[in-house]
Amino acid sequence: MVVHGEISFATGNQNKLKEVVAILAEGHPLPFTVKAANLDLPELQGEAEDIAKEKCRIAAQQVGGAVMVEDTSLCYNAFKGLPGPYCKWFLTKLGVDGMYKLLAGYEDKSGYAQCIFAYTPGPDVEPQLFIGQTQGIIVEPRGPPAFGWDPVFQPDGFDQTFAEMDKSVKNSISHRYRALDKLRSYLLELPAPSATNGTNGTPS
Ligand SMILES: O=c1[nH]c(=O)c2ncn([C@@H]3O[C@H](COP(=O)(O)OP(=O)(O)OP(=O)(O)O)[C@@H](O)[C@H]3O)c2[nH]1
Ligand SMILES: [Mg+2]
Repeated sequence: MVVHGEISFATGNQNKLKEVVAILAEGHPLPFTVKAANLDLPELQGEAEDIAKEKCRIAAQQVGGAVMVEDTSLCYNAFKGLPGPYCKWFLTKLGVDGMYKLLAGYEDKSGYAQCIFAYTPGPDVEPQLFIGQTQGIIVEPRGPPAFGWDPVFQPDGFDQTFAEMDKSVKNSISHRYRALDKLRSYLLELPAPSATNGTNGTPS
């Protein structure tokens, strides 16, 4: 595999970083070395795609180079996709139990977890988006409360929540895995850097 250089993964969320590192280590490497950039990125409002793009532009300006960011949504079908990108505030204010109780008056408990990776090779280049979704249902919290709303999300085809299942299982079916896999395919198709173009790529 041709290594093109370095991408900073800008996030303030250590659990996201751990999962991305684990997914890349489990046989899904990127043709870049990935460096963590612990940035406190703004919580923007709007559609999830626009949020991810703008977050990426801001991060690229701060880092001054190639950057990837991601924005995660938890979407309830009964609420036409909300809380969506605002799940962080819902979770902070209501707790994981409240994330389930929100749906008390609704028969439809279905929803999906969505992750949008945005990548740009540098500031002033329009970010590219890579979207991954995992369908499931919202259940009463089960499993350790180690990461966000994992205890209330049970992916379709499984009888365990994200929080109960082995990390390696979550990382093989998750919204994050699916989005990262698309970003990976995109990066693998980039033209190989030449030996003299000033990048630290290795010629093939
Ligand atoms: O149970 C979970 N399983 C996951 O797989 C997952 N991924 C993200 N989250 C949570 O959903 C909100 C997204 O907000 P978010 O995308 O803005 O993240 P963030 O602000 O924590 O980090 P970042 O924006 O610096 O990258 C935050 O509360 C995250 O903790 C998850 N919870
Ligand atoms: Mg955020």
